[in-house]
Amino acid sequence: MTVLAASHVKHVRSVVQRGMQPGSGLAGDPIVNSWIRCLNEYSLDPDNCDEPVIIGHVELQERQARLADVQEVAKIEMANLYQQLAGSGYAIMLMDCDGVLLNYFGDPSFTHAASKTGLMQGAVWSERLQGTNGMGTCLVEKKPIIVHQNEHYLLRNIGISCAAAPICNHRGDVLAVLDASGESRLAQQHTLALVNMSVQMIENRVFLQQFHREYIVRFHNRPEFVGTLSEGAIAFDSAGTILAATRCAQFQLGVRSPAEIYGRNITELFNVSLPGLLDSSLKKAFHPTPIFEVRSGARYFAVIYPPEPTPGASRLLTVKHDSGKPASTQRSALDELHFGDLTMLNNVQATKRVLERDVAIILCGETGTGKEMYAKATHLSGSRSQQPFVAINCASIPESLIESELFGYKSGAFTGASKDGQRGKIFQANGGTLFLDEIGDMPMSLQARLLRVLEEREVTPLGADKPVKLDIRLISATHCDLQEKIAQNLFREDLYYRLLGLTVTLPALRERTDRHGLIKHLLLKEAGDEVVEIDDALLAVFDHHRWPGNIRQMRHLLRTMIALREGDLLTACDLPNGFYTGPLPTAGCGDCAGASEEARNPLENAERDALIQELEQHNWNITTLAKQLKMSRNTLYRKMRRLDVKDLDKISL
Ligand SMILES: Nc1ncnc2c1ncn2[C@@H]1O[C@H](COP(=O)(O)OP(=O)(O)OP(=O)(O)O)[C@@H](O)[C@H]1O
Repeated sequence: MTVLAASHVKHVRSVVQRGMQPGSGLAGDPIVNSWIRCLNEYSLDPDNCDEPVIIGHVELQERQARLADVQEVAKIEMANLYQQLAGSGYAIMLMDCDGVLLNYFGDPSFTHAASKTGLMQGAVWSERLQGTNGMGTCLVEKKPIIVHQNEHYLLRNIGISCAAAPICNHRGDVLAVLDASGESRLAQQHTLALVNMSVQMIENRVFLQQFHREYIVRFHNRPEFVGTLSEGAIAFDSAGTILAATRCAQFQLGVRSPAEIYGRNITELFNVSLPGLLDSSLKKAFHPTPIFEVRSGARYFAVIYPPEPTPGASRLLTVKHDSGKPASTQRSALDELHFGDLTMLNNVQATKRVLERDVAIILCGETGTGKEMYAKATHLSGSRSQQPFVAINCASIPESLIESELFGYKSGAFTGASKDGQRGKIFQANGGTLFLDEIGDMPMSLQARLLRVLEEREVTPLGADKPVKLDIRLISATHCDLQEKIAQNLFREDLYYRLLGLTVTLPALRERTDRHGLIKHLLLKEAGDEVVEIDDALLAVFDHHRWPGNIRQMRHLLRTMIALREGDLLTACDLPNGFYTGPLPTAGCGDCAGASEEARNPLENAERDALIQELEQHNWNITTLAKQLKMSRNTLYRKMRRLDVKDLDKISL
């Protein structure tokens, strides 16, 4: 036994002995309790060197399938967490409630060490087999924990530091554990804080997905926090009975155990009934409305979302509109825009509620997230679908022409004007929908005119003397922050409030949890009559891409891949050159390996030679070279991967 081994074993034994003595002050310490279990219950030797047990591929797949709901959401959060910790040598892992490691996202600098320790997919990291460790001990303790270096029970694990937190369902049962492990020499409290946030995100999303066929009330004591990570969510059946509540909901309501509220009626908890809250949510176009807790009188702000329609069911909601007609729940053009993403689902549900009302809609989102498509789908889903849909891009028309484009002119209104005159776009949209894209770029002078048109509901074409009555649904879109523009005096506040009815924020492609469904849908559309499929490994590669151009970029990429493909199953090999030059690291993805020498072009070969030369000059020290090249370590790793530079033995941090 080495000196280190002997001293670790001695230390463990003496702490266990002291910990078991009453009044030692060690009782209650989760690490000491775990060491006591390891020695006395599991009869583990601290210097046991057995490799972790690795389960077979079939069993792994079965376990992954059993936890599919959690996994689907967790994978996205793991990628987010990985990005936040990228470059600090961490691996992010998900284990099931038996301690089996289901998913692994590894920082390249840690993966090498991790595989030596046995941190890999399929490995069993239960406390019984692996002694005190982040994932295994978290499962036993059922609460977040840091197990830092020599707090590990087994000598073979003392090189790693783990931060782990349990993922629970609404009853408090542990479903899985999320863990971030690395070789950090410091116990990272902030890593545990990030892991906890990811867990909260996963729990909330799993909850919303699980209860999407019920009424969901989302609330917080500050209105701007509804829809954020810290909101509470409660699921109700149609009679208003509480079925389930998230951890945050229980925390905000000061509930110690879910049993305290499950089975009770909404009226016993809040001063509202289900139809009452539904009505005020509808009236306020799904902006939070105040409600009060019956017991304490505490004020919260809440929004209620009705059940998602069951596929195939022609009519599910019985909510009445003011008009007295039941809300249509038939599949509409809006429903075609999402494939299960909750943000999109909420967007669509909210939009459907205002379809037949005079509520303006503002669409926000990055370029290519589908704002125009959403506007068209909104138009097609309502009773104006047979009327014109007129789109105008306020950023692409020269300022001098916007006025005539929008408002039109009479014959001979100005020099060069057509002698027949022109009906402006606003007038062309009469009876239908006017879509004002990039509204933030509309010149100030025209904003005043537009405001007047919207207020007065009539338009006077340039040079005409009589105004024309208007009936339009207005949808505007912007990728910029209109509030900021108002602060800079570039956008009129009064116009903003006139445009502001329902704000729909379209998620970026990288944030969408229904990416796979959307990609397959785009593939179907792009492939036309041909049958082209996509393999799972390629979908996984796409999951780790940043998609700065969003759906537009994805659509174009698929179009190119379909054209260049060798067979009818698209794989990572069909990706065009340069795909990996995007800014997101491709965590733990075996398919992302750099191109072979034959596949590289001369420019890439030259870049590779130059990079190797630089690495040699910096003794393969990634940190110093990244600093020298003024890029992040991740960018450097990505570049190395892309150019197939991988001399792992030489690399130092
Ligand atoms: N749900 C969807 N299904 C299929 N294709 C979509 C979907 N959403 C968007 N697209 C496609 O993505 C591309 C970009 O969409 P769109 O022009 O609506 O985005 P945008 O947000 O208005 O972009 P920009 O801000 O650059 O004007 C279009 O080719 C559109 O057909």
